[in-house]
Amino acid sequence: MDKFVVRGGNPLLGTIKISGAKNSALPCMAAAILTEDEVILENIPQVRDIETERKLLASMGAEVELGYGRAQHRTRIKCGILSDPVAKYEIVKTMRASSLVLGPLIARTGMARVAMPGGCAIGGRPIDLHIKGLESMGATITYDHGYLEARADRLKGAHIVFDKITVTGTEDLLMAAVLADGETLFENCAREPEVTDLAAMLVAMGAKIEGAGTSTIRVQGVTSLHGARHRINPDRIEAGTFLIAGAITGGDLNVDSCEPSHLGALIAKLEECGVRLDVGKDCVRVRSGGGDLKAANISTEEYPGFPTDMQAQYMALATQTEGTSTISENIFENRFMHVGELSRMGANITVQGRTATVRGKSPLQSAAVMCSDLRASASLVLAALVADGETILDRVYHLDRGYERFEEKLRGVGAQIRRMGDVFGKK
Ligand SMILES: CC(=O)N[C@H]1[C@@H](OP(=O)(O)OP(=O)(O)OC[C@H]2O[C@@H](n3ccc(=O)[nH]c3=O)[C@H](O)[C@@H]2O)O[C@H](CO)[C@@H](O)[C@@H]1O
Ligand SMILES: C=C(OP(=O)(O)O)C(=O)O
Repeated sequence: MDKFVVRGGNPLLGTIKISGAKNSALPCMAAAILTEDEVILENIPQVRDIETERKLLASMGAEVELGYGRAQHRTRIKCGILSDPVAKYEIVKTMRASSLVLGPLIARTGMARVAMPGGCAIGGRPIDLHIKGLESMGATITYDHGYLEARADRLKGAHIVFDKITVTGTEDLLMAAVLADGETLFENCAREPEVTDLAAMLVAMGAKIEGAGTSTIRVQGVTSLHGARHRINPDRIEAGTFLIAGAITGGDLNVDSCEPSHLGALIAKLEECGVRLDVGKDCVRVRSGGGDLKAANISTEEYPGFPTDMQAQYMALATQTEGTSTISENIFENRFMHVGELSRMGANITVQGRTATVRGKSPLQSAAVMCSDLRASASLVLAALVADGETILDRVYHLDRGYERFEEKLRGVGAQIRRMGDVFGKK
């Protein structure tokens, strides 16, 4: 099991290039199921979840070539014959986003057998809204030994009002609706840029979709889709993580090849803290404001609100601002796993219910810490960048799920961070 060794104290200086968004790439790869033609995706990040998605599609009979045509970030997918439309537990258990194959599989093959995802470190992750939506579109759902089986000769258009805003739920049902018979009207949809990215790809494949990026989406079903070439959006969470890395270390960092318009809530909050930001067309430069940063409260919300996927990283910054910040987590029930580890490094944080109170500014000390999930891992690296001494982070496989060459990118701008195999020799 790999670890990171991080020595704190260096301001980050230079330019970091942002990769494609994992959370756009995953639904877009699943969308390839909807056609027997070839789909080419550009800007696919080289992260563990993408390899898992490759395995998932390949296990169903698809051809998936990552790094197609010697372009590292290009992927070719051809779902000619899907001989085995089953998402097996061994694969689903390692990646929650596996449930994204449910909608496209039923739409394309009339049946899907998908292992039920379990709970995970950040709290329960039910898929009841995916199921309810598919049932309204005429699918019959049964359960069999931990698997969900869905069948429908052809899905029918429906009027679906999401009880709660769900990102992958919106994406999954959108993929089901594009091949359904007639019109589907979705209300209370997720407005995340990843939904818009998926919709753009589906439209390039011949789907008829209006309203993606708003809370109401209207789809006119078509009988078939064709192949397409699509470029994945830059990863707004990776960009946000590096903006905080620049701010927390008091550096001068240019976060390049990103989409600043997707970072509105974070940019506003960093400016409230006193971080200096120069926002360009596809880059954001972050500089220390000269003087202490000040505390600002956040409350996670659906897009365009402050993203839950940036909450842990923001908490690392809050330990280094003057004053008290409150951080409320409203999306997931248990997304404060990083608090214990940040506290072990000297942070002053108390949690009551869904709100953490962070009292800054605390000098952080190096320690041996454990990563519990993807963004918690990033938060601990950020804290380690300003800690006194050498921090050892265990279980960085969580981070590898969603950040491409994280330590290399940080090293390129002056961080002292290296990856180490298991100290007992097991990789
Ligand atoms: C692969 C991917 O894109 N993952 C992102 C996606 O996860 P994901 O799509 O799983 O998150 P959702 O938007 O679905 O979850 C939002 C809330 O709705 C609840 N819910 C969801 C579905 C459902 O059927 N029933 C239900 O109750 C969840 O428990 C949670 O409390 O959006 C999250 C919220 O922005 C991000 O943190 C994840 O990084
Ligand atoms: C929680 C995340 O991903 P997933 O939904 O795949 O667990 C994330 O990207 O922060």
